[in-house]
Amino acid sequence: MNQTGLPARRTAHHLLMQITTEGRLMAELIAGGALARLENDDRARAQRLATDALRGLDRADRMLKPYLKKTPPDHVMNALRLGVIELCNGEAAHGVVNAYVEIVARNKRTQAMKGLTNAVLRKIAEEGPAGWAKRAVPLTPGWLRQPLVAAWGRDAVTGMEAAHFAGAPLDLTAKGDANAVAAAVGGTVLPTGSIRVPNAGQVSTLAGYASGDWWVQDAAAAIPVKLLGDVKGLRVLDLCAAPGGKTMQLAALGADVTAVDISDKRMERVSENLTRVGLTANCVVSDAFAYDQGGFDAVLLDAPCSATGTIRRHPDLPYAKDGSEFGALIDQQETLIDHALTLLKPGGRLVFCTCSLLPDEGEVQAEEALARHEGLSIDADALRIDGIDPDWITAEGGLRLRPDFWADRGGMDGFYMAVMRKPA
Ligand SMILES: C[S@@+](CC[C@H](N)C(=O)[O-])C[C@H]1O[C@@H](n2cnc3c(N)ncnc32)[C@H](O)[C@@H]1O
Repeated sequence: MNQTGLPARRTAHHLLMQITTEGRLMAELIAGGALARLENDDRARAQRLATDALRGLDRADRMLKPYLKKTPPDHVMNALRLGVIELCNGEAAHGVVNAYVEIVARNKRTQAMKGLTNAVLRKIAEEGPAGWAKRAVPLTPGWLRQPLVAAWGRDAVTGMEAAHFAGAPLDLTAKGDANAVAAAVGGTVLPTGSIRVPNAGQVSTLAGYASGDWWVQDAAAAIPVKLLGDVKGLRVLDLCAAPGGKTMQLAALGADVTAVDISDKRMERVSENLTRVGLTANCVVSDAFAYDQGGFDAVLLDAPCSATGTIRRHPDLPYAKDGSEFGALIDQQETLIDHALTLLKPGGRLVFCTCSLLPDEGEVQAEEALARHEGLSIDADALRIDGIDPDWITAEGGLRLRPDFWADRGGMDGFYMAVMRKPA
């Protein structure tokens, strides 16, 4: 690791700039090589710094406000945010202040603000972790907070924000015996059968990774497949499959699985994941709309969506996005449901799900599908599985999961799912 910490800090600053001003997602920046020039330890440090800054961004801004007469340019503001995060994590003030003053000074357009950066960060250093701790939980940006409050109410959104700020523990799905995996990795088995591992560290060093005894999958994301019950020997189509968490679940349960995804790169991940855990599926790279081999007993449609249910793990999302792309996703979900139904045999079941907190991508899609398709029904009995709280069941017979649920256990991703049955 570089002793000055500057390479990691500059990279964290670059990530923040790209996310907050260019609307880029952290995963896409990292896939594009944003961390590539750093040593291993610095990579982890840069990513952790940027992630912490995004999780705490609203709180950092509130801490900075009294010391700023007006909001400085983004380059300076993001340096200050990172400085706040580090100082309030208890890092030594001297190194932190010097590093962010240097980042501001290196940019011609902001170099005149290095004195301001120095002065403000020294004030923040005086407040330190105690000043941080007395501020309220960071609020979600308004463009997303407003529809969430309209859908779930202010108290629920406050609970979601606490979950987003806390981040997500590591959840695993066992290929076989969940209790054995929990014992091996030092985790606990959740009421729905997933394994939760506190303070997990590096995933590939956990017991059973190399032998493929489990895969990483949030507890909420593991539920849609469980709603299909016993799938042994059934022909099941996983229509938007990559990276393959649900494909692996289905294959582990003995289904004859066809996994379809539009992205060849992402489908490679499905194949790699299947190989690691010693399972098989028929992997097809195709646009779901072009896939027309029907007659399936069940189709799982984990449709592309806003991914607003995954903010605990992707705190960049509310800052990279502004909701303007969501209308197209909602339209696509509707047409994907219609197409998925054509691929089912009579009486077959469609599990529709999205990792979204927005009813337009969940409850409303299910209600509208029922209105569009005569004879289509929702099988609410399918929700009677271990660990499902009856309060999570929605009026139309779907399941609404939220990050503020299981607060005492460490939360869960936001998800919607419903089992629809095609008429026989
Ligand atoms: C929410 S992710 C699926 C996650 C996956 N089911 C799992 O559990 O690991 C949505 C996937 O849909 C794929 N996708 C997007 N548009 C598609 C389309 N028109 N046809 C097929 N796949 C599509 C994306 O490449 C992405 O991998």
